[in-house]
Parts: sequence; structure tokens; C-alpha cells
Amino acid sequence: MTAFPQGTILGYPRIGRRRELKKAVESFWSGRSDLQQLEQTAAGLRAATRERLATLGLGRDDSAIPESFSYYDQVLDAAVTVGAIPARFENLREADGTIGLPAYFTIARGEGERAPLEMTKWFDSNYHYLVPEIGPETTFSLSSDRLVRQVEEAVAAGFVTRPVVVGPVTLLALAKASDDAPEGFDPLSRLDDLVPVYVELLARLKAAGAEWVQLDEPALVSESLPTSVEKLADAAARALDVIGGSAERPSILVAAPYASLEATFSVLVAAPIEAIAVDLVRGAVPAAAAGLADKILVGGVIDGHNIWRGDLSDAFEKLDALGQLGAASVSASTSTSLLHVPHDVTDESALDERLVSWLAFADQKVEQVVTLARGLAGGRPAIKEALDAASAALDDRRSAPGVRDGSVRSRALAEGDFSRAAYAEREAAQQEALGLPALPLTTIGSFPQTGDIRRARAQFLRGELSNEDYEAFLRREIDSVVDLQEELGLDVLVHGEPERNDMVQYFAENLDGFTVTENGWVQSYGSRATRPSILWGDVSRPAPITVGWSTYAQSKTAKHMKGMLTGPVTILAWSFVRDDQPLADTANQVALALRDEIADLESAGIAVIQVDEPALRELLPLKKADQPSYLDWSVASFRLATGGAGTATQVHTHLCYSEFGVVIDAIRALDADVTSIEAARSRMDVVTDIAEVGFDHGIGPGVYDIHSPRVPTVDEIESLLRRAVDEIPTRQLWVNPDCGLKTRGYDETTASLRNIVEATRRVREDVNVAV
Ligand code: MET
Ligand SMILES: [Zn+2]
Repeated sequence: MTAFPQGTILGYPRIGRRRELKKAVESFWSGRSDLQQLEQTAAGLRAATRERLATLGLGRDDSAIPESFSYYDQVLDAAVTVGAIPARFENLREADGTIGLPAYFTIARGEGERAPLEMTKWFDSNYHYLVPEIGPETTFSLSSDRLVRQVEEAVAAGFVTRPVVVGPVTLLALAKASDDAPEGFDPLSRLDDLVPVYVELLARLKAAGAEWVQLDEPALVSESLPTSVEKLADAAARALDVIGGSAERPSILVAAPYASLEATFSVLVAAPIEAIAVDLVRGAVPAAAAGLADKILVGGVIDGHNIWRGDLSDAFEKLDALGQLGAASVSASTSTSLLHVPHDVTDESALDERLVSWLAFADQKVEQVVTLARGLAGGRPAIKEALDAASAALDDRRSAPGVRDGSVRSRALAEGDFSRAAYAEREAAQQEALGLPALPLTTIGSFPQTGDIRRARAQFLRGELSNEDYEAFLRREIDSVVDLQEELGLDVLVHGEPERNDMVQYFAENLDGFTVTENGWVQSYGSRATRPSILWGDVSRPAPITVGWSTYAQSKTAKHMKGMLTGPVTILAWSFVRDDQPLADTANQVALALRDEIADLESAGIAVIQVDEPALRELLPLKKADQPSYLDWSVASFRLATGGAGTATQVHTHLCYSEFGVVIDAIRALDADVTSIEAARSRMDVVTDIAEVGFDHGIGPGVYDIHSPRVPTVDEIESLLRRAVDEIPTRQLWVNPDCGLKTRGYDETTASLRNIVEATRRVREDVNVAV
């Protein structure tokens, strides 16, 4: 077996320090540059990454540097490599059967009537992967040599890198059955047909110069997939027997990050592979297993999910504990790929220096791994200075002003803070106070973020537009959004959120305890990246945030204006959150700030207030045992935020998704008066689930799929509404789009809303008779 480096990372950001890949890819998509230019930029980025990682201390020729580049998504990469593409894209193959880059992008983005692959969250992160579609008809064959060429490219530049591929079990476990598959088809049933393609790929990688390959198998740790952990472990054993048993292959590292491996660890130890990477940030040191003596263990002790510098001594101790298991050797690594964190904290010139000393972005994490590797080689004394410096930073963080704020901490919580009056009482009071018609019409909050809005914001941020002029601009924007809703005949209006660039960052910018970055981009999907805020200290609200906008909008109409807030769980989920106290405590601090905002909105005369929680399901832990306590605190934080609202104030929430499954009890427990969800894409199927579980509060199943530029017809909306009315009592039903309108244009938005109003008018004629 080839030696494994003592320090490595499981993957590195792909988008470039200044989002160069985004720009290159989008310019190729729009036809402003050609394939060759795109490939050149990508090769340049890969070269820069290798050089950078070598400069930071990873070995050039010992497989320490991962070859983890992707043009769009690593799951799509694997699917395309093994030829697992849906039938509707088959004709995009080249004459020799391979799938080129233009076809790859078409599969990711769709084209005309050909829908793209679906997108969904990657484990418990905010990264979205493309969902492969696999059926009995899928033919597996090596269909792209892109990874092989990247290994050769590295060799030509004097590097021996370690190619990273999503493994066969995870690829199938994350896939969905193809359109042509029979009812109940399980993609995992194709494992034996898929594995030979991996054998072939590994042989090619070896021939290209790879000494190690990394198979990413995070599915093995998840209890949130449709397939059980036991079944996945069996599948892994079968697949690795074949792959590991092949004659021509590099040494194999199997990485199973994002949670504890538990019993599956011994399955990997028994497999004919050389190394196993375990996540020791989210998971614990596994129990010893027979056969460890000839395995290399890679300890993921540096958090790949978060941006804190963390406790380096503690990380070193975990490696020590891993060493006690009796493996052939132990290496230091990140817990996951670093794709979840920004590039480099030294790119942040505007951040407070003291805060910077507590942070580690990707490059700093690489340095930490390199330090730990030195410690593994030379013992603790060799890295004493670095360990001490990290501990000192932690001490400094603990005692720094703002991290613990007495006035926040002294707010005692009482049982009653988490509950409102009984729903029946609220329903009656709200009916009386609001006087809404049957099937009230509303929207989810945002209206189109036009080029004008983005330009004005950019000018304001650059100082080219005064605060006064910018605010006047936003007021005019609100005027027109209110006028439009009046003209259309909606019942509960919104102000349109023109002042928000992002529903979380906006609140982060207006709350104490948060800071925002300049260049802290993190890939969200494909060419999209977000800049998560950093929640570093105790959270409080120095001044009202939305009250001015909401009351201004209310002053322009006699209809009810809906206040619009982002909920505590979503604020946490889409930020980098402090790791020095339980998430539940942090969530409650955010909740209290929102609670104050709600009180101010109420006293300013806002009678309907929406608190969005689209990320409620996303933070759900991968392990079943951890889920109840998560649901407890997340629900409690929402209830704390909204629990002070008066009986006659109508609290809405919006959740985006409609796969209720495990979270339905939690959604019920939120106790919002009205909940809006996505339903248009699933043709209202969700109303059947809602009726089955018995949900008796207000519910707004979406009738307009805002992810598509298509304008739904009146008839189509009417039939969706009739289905809802058939299955759910009319008094509970609201009419609204699936989600906010910010990504849409005005033409399609106006036309769609007009059709929604007309369809509602038709359905109301009947229900008014029936009520
Ligand atoms: N109020 C927000 C909006 O309309 C909710 C978005 S959910 C991702 O944009
Ligand atoms: Zn939404």
C-alpha cells in the first residue's frame, strides 16, 4: 500500500476566491465566451488551487491535495462519469458515447421542455446537489474522462493529487427512480451494474498517475434517507469487495463525513480498502474493530462546516484517541470538504481584527491540518506554540465584549412566553378584526427584485446615492407594489421587500451580534453562491428593523399590510453560527429580538405578521436520535418569537417545501395561525396529506410555481383550488403563490397574479353559496 499523507483535506472550494468560476460559467452560458475559454479559466483555477494548497503546506506529490474541482456539482459529475443520465438527455451524447461539458450543463439546467435534474440539499448543509434519475433502463458506462484528464493535468504540473469521486452507494442512495421506472423501483437495486464502471474509472485514474482515490460515501452516516443505514452498509460491503478486489487500482480512501459512522465503521474496516476518513467533529471516535491493524484512519478533526478557529488541542487529542484504536497509522483532516466555507479570512479587510483572530476559513483550516500533521509526526511539543495560540484565541473570544451581553442574558424566560391564547379564540378574534373574505388572497412577501432595485442598492452601498435618496427610491417602489396589489384585488398586501438583498443577511445587518463579510462566498448550487453572515456574539436588536417600511406601506392602503420577518431557525441555518453555546440558546436570543420587533409592529397597527421558516426542515439532524431535541428547540424558538402576539394579531409562517414527513408534528406545534407552503409543482398532492394528518389552522397551499417563468392559466389554477377546496375545509384555506416573487419579472408576476385572482373569484362563487 502507498503511504498516506499525514495531513489532508477532503475537498476545497471550487468557485474561486473571487467567484471566477461563476463568472466564467455564466459567460459561457450566455454565449459571451466559448468552451475553450471556459476550460482555460477552469484549468487556471485548478492550477491556482494546487499551488495555493502546496504553499499552505500540503504535499505536492504525496496525494495530500484533493482533486475536487467541479464545474457545477459533484453528484452530477459522478452521474455523468458513469453515464447515468435520464433518457430525455441521451441524444446529447457525442458520437463516441461520451457526455461533453455543454451536455453536462444542459442536464443541470434544462432546456425548453426538457426539465433539468431536480435539486435538493446535500446532507445537513446548505449546498444543493442535482438528483440523479436512475431506472431499469439506465445503462452505466464510462462516459466522461474529465477527472482522468484533471489528474493528468496535475501530473504535468508536477503534482500527484488525489481524485475525489462520489461513491457508488451514495450516488444511488441520493438518486430517484427515473420517469420510466416501475412503481416502487429502488435505484440501489442497480448497484451490481454500476460497480464495474467504478472499477474501470479507478484503473484509468491509476494509469493517469493517481496513487490514491477518495470515494465519498456520506450516505453511510445518514438516517434521513429512504434506505436504512443497514441496507446501505450491506451495499457498501458488496460494492467495495468488487472495487477493492480489482487488480489495477490506486489505493482507496473511503470518506463518510457529516455524522458518526457507528456500526458501519466495522463494515468499512472489513472491506478491501486502505483508508477510512471519519468525521470527528459531528461524530465520535468509533469503537475498535477487528482488522484495523492494516488500515489507515483519517481523523476529520477540523470542522469543514463552520468558520471558527476552534480548539486545536482538542482536535489533536481526538487524533490521539483515534490512534489508540490500533490502526496502521492516523492522519489529520477536515471533517468534510471545505466547500462549505469561504476561501480565506485574510481577504476580509473590513472585519474586526479581534474577530478575525477567532476565525478560520478554508485556507486557515488547511494550515491547521498541516499543523496537526506536524504534531502527529513530531509529537505534541513540536506544535506546542500553535496549540497555545489557538487556546489563547479561544480564551480571548470567551471574554471579549459582545460575546456575552448581560442585558441579553438577563432576560428571563417564562413558560407563558411560548404560548398564545387557544387557537379557537384567536380564530374568532382575527375573523372579527380582519374581516377577510373566504379564500383570502395574499403573496409570500417579496415582489420582483428588478435591475433598478439592485442598481439603486449598489449605488447606495458605493456611496453614490444618499441615504435619503435611497429611502425615497424604496418608498416609490413600495408605492407601486401596493398599487399593483390594490389593482389586482389581493386581500392581505405586502410591501414587497425591496430593501432586502437577502432575507437573512438583511436581519443580520440590523442585529447586534452579527457581522457580514466582503468576500466570504460559499457555493449554494451550480454557479450560485451566498455570503453567510457570521453570528459571533449575543444577539439583540438595537432599533426596530422593519417597522418603518411596514407602517409606510400600511399608510398607503386600507387593506391589511402583512409585516414580514425571517424566523430564528432560518436566520441560524443560513449564517455561520457561534459554536460556543447550544444552538437552542442562540435561537432564543434571535427569537427575543424578533419578539420585540413583532410587538413594535403590532403597536404600529400591523395586524398580520409573517415569520418565514423555510429552513426548519433543513437543519434536521441526520441521526434519528438527535431529531426530537432539535425539533423541540427549533419549534420553541419560533413560539418564543411569536408568543407575545395579541389574540387578534394573525401570525403567518411560510415554509417553502411541502414534504411534511417527519416535521409535520413540528409544523403543527409552531401554532401559526396561517402556514403557506409550496404545492403547485406537486399539483396540490399535498392537500391530501394535510387532510389526512388533520391540520386545523389556516393553510395556504401554493397555486403558482414561482421557480418557472411560466404563467399558470386561470383554468389550471382553478382546478388546483377546487382540489384544495374538496379536501380541506374552506375556512382554513388561503390562496397564494408557492414562494416569494423576487426572482421573477413583473410581466409574468402580474399576469400570474391576475389569473390567481380570477380563478379565486370563480371558486368563491361556489363556496360562498356552500358556506
Ligand atoms: N418572504 C420571503 C419572500 O417572499 C420568503 C422566501 S422563502 C425562501 O421572498
Ligand atoms: Zn419560500
